[in-house]
Amino acid sequence: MDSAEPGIAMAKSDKLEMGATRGPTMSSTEVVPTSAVNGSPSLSRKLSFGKKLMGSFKGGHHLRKTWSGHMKMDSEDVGSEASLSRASSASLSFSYSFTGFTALPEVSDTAAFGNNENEIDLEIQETRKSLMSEPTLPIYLKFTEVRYSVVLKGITTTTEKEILHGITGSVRPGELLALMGPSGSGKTTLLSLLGGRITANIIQGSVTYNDEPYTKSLKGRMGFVAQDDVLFAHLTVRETLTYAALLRLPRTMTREQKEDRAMDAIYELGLERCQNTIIGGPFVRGVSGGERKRVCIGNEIIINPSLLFLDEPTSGLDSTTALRIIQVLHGIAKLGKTVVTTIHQPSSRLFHRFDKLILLGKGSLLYFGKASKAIKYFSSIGCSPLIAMNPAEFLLDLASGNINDVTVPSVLESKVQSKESESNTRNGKPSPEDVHEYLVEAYEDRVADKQMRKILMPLPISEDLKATLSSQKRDWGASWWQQYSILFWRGLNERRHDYLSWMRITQVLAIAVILGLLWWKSSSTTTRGLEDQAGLLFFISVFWGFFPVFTAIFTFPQERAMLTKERAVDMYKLSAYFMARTTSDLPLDLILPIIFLLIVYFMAGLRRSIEHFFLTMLVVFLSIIAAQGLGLVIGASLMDIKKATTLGSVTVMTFMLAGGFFVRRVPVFISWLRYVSFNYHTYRLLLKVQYDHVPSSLNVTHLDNGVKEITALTVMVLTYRIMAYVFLRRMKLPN
Ligand SMILES: Nc1ncnc2c1ncn2[C@@H]1O[C@H](COP(=O)(O)OP(=O)(O)OP(=O)(O)O)[C@@H](O)[C@H]1O
Repeated sequence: MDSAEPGIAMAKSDKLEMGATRGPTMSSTEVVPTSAVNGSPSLSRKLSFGKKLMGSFKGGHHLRKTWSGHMKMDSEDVGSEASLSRASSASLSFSYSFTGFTALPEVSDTAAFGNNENEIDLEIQETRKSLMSEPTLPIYLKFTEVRYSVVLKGITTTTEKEILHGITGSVRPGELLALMGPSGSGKTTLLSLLGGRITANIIQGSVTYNDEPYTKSLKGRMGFVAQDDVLFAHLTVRETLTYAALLRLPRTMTREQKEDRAMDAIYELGLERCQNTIIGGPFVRGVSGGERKRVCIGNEIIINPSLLFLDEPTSGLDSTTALRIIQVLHGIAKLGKTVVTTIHQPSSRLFHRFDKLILLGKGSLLYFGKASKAIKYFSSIGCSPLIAMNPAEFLLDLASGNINDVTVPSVLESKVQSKESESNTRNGKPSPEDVHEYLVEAYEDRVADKQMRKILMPLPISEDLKATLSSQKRDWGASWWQQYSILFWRGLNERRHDYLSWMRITQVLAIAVILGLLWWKSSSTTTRGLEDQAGLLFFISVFWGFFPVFTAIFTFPQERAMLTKERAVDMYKLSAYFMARTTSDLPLDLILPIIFLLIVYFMAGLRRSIEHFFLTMLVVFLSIIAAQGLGLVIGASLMDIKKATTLGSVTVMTFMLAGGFFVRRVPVFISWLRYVSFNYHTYRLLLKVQYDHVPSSLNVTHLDNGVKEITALTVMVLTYRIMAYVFLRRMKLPN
């Protein structure tokens, strides 16, 4: 394989990579010519053998497994970068050969594909159908001297706080890198930076992916599982993953293939038992914390990313569930993906699953290298546990500066003694600051340069691959109409399960019955009766102006986190989301007034004719859509539920008062308000439908055929929606 020619390998890389991103059904025959290119007749033999076993492409997996036993490793030095680790080699060798990486460990093809491995392959292929086994572009992540600061604005002063003080490290495809450190040490910040989630503020140093800087085209190859990841509470596990698959997988895949992919994720993550359970939230019981975490991971691995970032995937879980999650991540890494995870306090069983480790303390690097060499490194600088300890606990103690159960290095001891003699104090123990300083210096002195040299070595990556990477277009995701329809159905589905929807129906039913009883068989023949009826019509205009504003106000603010998360990975176009979100509310918004009017209209004895009933209904519909628009504008402009509710109440009250029922003689300087009030127009239209000639006792001015009112409401419907969309567009999203 070391004789692989970059140019030829690249040609194949295109083919495989495209296949990998386009779907799971690539046939193994497509791969065979590449093996010939790489000079391995045994490879093609194996692939066709694999084909007999499986209809769909699992050749990558098959090959990877055959390589694993034969890779020659340079695993001795701390955080060795000179070769692929044994673990990573399992998939890398194959993926690299197809994607233009030309430097491979010295392995002869015949050794690599020796017959003795056949039985193992058979077993693997028959027992496991891995979601992520399709080859993807391997991504080598390097970061050097990464510094990150935030600007803190006080009342009078502005200060700059450095959160990361020059972090250097790297992780290869096939490796699982853990970011460890005490709370506040900068793990999440570093992870977000590596995942391209932080672009603001002050960043120094370099972060590269296959020696190239971050570009938006990498988004489709990255999965990012945030610590407090958001999911729809009322969708089931299966629905959640299916919608993610439908939205995120390439449009070249069929719906069935995408649904299969969601099922693969369910099996891969052991979620079969809870696949039909809703996710749940603060008010509804759903899946357990561990299952929820796995769904979040499923949402990301469904796209088979090359690079997977996870923030605290095990927090709050029992050690067995945590181990299960880390095993899944370990398995994913072994399939040739690059996995980076932050972790708070892993058990020793978990710790041993990590390939590489970054230990942070107060934003500084205390260790970067192989996880298995960490304890050895710290004992080499004089810090060893005094009692039997979980390695992770020991490392966290050190990173926090707590050395109660740790040997004190002689250098540090003498430093403390000289400090104490200078200041004439006597404590005898190094302070956490002393320990931190010592560890940072020790790493700088002994390891930093060595690691930096390795990281700075250019990647054995062909120019062709680089060119392809920079020109690669994203063919991910669904078309606009598909996005719209998926989001529309997802919205409907979410609200179908939402008990608030049922509450709204109950609420409307109750109010309708109360109104019907209060205005029971009202008559318009007397002035008193007429005024009563007008009061009812005004109430209807207010109720159907008020109600939709307050349901629509929450639409965007409560989905803000989800919108941010999904838009961060370009899951859909904002316009598709906007249209789907606003229209998926309509069915319920339109069913409610029908129920309402069916009860009130006839109980209150309003004008008895189908025509007038339907005209009343149409007026109410128009009012609802206009009011909904206002709610969307307020929600989208503030994106904060509390602020939006406050502004909403003030606006709606003002519109209601300007509507002309309560105050008949509105002062001129404020009378213009009535023209932007949908209550005003709705009330006038309702009167017009009920009375051919609106009685003068109602004091309603210039009401002719109602065209002006209808036009005003239609203009509001459109204007409010455009405004809401513009506000939503302005919302700041991660890069
Ligand atoms: N935007 C910001 N403004 C001010 N301080 C910040 C900002 N982002 C991070 N910090 C600070 O930087 C430090 C590191 O934060 P970070 O969230 O990365 O820590 P962590 O190691 O992930 O902690 P934990 O384990 O508790 O999640 C903390 O002290 C935090 O308060």
